[in-house]
Amino acid sequence: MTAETQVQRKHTEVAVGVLLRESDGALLITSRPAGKPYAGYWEFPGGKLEEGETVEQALRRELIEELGVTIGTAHAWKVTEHDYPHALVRLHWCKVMQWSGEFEMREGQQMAWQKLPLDVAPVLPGSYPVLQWLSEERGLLFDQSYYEASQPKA
Ligand SMILES: Nc1nc2c([nH]c(=O)n2[C@H]2C[C@H](O)[C@@H](COP(=O)(O)OP(=O)(O)OP(=O)(O)O)O2)c(=O)[nH]1
Repeated sequence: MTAETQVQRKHTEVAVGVLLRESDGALLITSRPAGKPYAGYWEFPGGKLEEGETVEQALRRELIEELGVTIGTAHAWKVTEHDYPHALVRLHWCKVMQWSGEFEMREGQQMAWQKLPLDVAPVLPGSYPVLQWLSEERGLLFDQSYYEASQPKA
């Protein structure tokens, strides 16, 4: 990439939800639908902010669109960045403890309620920091090489 394109590179703002199941603390993970960059990778549900939206509004809209559920409060938690070949993303992570409606995979994706470490793979690399923080909160060791080992070889 030239210095000029580097300067022009804008962040893509993304709202991401960590849905926590009250009964056992499991996390909701979904697979990326066909046709998107990193199709088939596992991620936390969410998507890009649209013009004029707050993070919470974007997350609520995305979860209705993708999963058919309406979230309660989105608790702002962390902000991370990740530089992918397709985009420089700024990820606004929120914890969500309440939602209503039945889960419905509206984009043909898959969902899984997971404990840590996750047993689905591969996982989007931009999500590793959050897996680390969630592990630390639970007093669990985080081993990034466990997740990197299941990344497809370049
Ligand atoms: N949803 C989500 N996106 C993530 C995570 N980790 C991570 O690096 N990302 C990145 C991947 C994408 O570059 C970006 C999300 O964009 P997206 O293409 O999924 O968003 P979208 O649903 O609004 O997509 P679109 O079809 O409207 O273009 O954030 C994650 O855990 N969840």
